Amino acid sequence: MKFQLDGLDIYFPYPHVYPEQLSYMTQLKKALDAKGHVVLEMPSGTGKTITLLSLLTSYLLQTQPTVRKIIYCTRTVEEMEKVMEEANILYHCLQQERVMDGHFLCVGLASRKHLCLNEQVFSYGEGFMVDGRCRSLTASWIREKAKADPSIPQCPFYECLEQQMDEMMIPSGVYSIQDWRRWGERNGWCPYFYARKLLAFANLVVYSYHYLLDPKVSQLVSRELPQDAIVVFDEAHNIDNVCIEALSVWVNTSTIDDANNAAMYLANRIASAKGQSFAMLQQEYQNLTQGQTIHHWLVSSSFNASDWEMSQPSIHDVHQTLEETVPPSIRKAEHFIAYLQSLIAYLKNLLNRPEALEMTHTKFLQELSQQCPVDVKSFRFTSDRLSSLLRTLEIGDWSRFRSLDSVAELITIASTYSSGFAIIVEPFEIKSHAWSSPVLQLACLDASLAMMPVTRKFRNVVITSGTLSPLDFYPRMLNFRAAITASFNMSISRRCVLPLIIGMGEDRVLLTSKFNQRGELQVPKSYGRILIEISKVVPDGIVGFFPSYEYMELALDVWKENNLLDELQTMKLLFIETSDSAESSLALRNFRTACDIGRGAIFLSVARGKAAEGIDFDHHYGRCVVLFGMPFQYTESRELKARLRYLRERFQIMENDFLVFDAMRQAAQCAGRVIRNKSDYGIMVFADRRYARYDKITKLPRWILQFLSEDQIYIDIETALTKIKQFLLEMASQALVK
Ligand SMILES: Nc1ncnc2c1ncn2[C@@H]1O[C@H](COP(=O)(O)OP(=O)(O)OP(=O)(O)O)[C@@H](O)[C@H]1O
Ligand code: SF4
Repeated sequence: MKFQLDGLDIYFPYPHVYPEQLSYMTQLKKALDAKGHVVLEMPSGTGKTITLLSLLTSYLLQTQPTVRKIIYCTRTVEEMEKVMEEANILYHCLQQERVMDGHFLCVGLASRKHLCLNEQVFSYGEGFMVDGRCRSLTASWIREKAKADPSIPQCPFYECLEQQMDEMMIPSGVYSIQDWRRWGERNGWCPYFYARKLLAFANLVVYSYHYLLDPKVSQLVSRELPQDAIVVFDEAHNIDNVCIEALSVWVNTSTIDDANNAAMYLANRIASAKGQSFAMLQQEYQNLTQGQTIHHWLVSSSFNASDWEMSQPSIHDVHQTLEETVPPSIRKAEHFIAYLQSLIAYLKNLLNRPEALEMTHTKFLQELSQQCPVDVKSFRFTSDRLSSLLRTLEIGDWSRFRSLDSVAELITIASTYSSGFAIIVEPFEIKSHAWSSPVLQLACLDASLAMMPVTRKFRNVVITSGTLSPLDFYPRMLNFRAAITASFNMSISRRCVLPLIIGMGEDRVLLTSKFNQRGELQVPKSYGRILIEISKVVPDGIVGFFPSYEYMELALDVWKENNLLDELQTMKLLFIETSDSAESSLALRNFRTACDIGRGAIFLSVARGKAAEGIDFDHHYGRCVVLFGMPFQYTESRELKARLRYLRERFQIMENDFLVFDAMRQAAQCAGRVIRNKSDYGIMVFADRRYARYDKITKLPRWILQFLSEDQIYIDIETALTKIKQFLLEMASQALVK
């Protein structure tokens, strides 16, 4: 269908548009007109994806006929495929309406792990192995040598693509991962490199957050995107954590050992280099001495898309680094290796300390400079200098240098930024105080560092999710100005959500998962009784979320000791998410089967886990969600403490405000799992008295608050059960009327 919104024709593929979709489009259009960024919270399952695609496409078709580029970032491949399905529906609508004057291309891009067609390479499974094997077949010098020596293996899909690339025409349409694989199989081309190539011509690009936020990947894939492209981050409630992860580096003792072996291997290769290799090393040294930049050197000869990855810089403002000449102390390959070895020895010393350590990254660099035989300026060049050396030695498969690369990346990032980082060494796993492998972390504390290149480059960045409250937090943490922030109610023809805050359990036990009160086993016991009572009245699927695996284990032990587990299983089958993803996927499949056959089941999981983030418990799979406690982060963690300190000093965000914000966004995310579309309905039980407090409750999204009346707050289990029964009766009678 087609309708007018503020003077713009909107092409929408469904016969009706929901009121919240209209409100969303109105605000989004205002932000586009204002050429500003926007933060929008939309109730779960009310069609956010199609609303975004429809408004943005209609807008670009009419206002920017020459640019027309939307970059839609999702967190997972599954989410990406869902977006592609909606894009396909929209594409057919646009075709029917005959609004496209020419080509319209939607490209979904994922890593080689998903797109590679070469069975031998694909069979390596792990992403970095697949990447490494692919590069060893496609690097320019390997292909060059293969011309003279046919025994050198190449990838037929890459070769075919290279030969036919210029004649290729791809029809308009939407190309998901599966479409690319089919397309590649039919034509004998590599879908990965083909999809990457087509990014430049695509009107709609759908890929993972990392392609924009991780500086290593964004330099490689997204650097040519035009500034007037519109960028969307969907499901962005954890975007700050993605940013932080992108610039953090972890090394443990096995990383150090691997890095050391790799450095020794390189030292031997350099020492024994003869003939062509020796000449290449000499050439590299001369080029660097004569003032040639690394960038220039790397791209100097017959460079291809595969080689780019080997020159990938590790930081976003690397352009500056690349344009500078390499400091003399690391120009010679053997000097550079000696420097790497002293760097590894220094990190090893830090890891071997018996006690924990936290220091600013500037202090770390100062100490390091006293141990390493190079000038401080060299630190920033470490990653690029390593890339150059591996390229010079014609090493195609980088997978065996992964640990060395991590060490180089750590030092490069630490020396690039003046603030926003800490060095943290944990000699053991701090929650349990159990001895395990020590870990050294370069912890990024400032999410805005990874986000800034995006918000500065692109005029319109859309941050959106079902759970973003309080909305002003995101612009503050990510350091950008939002032209519009808005949250929308759910339009209702019926009450489809029943939120309940239970403050007291059996025997009027005050419910709380507070860390320092976890010794009081009455609370987990009460949680068990609550689940049993709810299971008696709620049909089909129930999903329970704990703040952590440790707390879930504690509760299960208490339930077992008190025979609550047996009682529970007389009503429903019980499935549990663990940290093992294969085991959890099986549990989830069995849970769904139990719901399908009408037996009903319970799935127990943790906030921030896979089920909380990416699994839909729609319709009979999730009639009720129970939050056992509040999902606060583990506040004794050094990393969290350092981040809290930084947020206070840099952004004036108080510790408690951040912790509450974070716990409430996770809680809302868990609760939202049971409402996945407009025909769905579900009960949300917040079982912790702290949810009733003003500072917590007000941080729930509007679309949950709109269903939360006074008499649903701080109630006991009996009152809750009465309300649940009433609600289920209402839902059943409405279904009968229909
Ligand atoms: N106006 C509409 N009429 C009919 N169906 C719609 C309409 N809008 C969206 N839908 C459908 O509703 C379903 C839910 O949409 P979608 O997954 O985009 O929701 P969402 O808001 O992104 O949810 P979440 O943010 O929780 O993932 C999809 O199957 C979509 O095709
Ligand atoms: S070129 Fe493509 S098909 Fe060949 S190994 Fe690499 S990713 Fe796989």
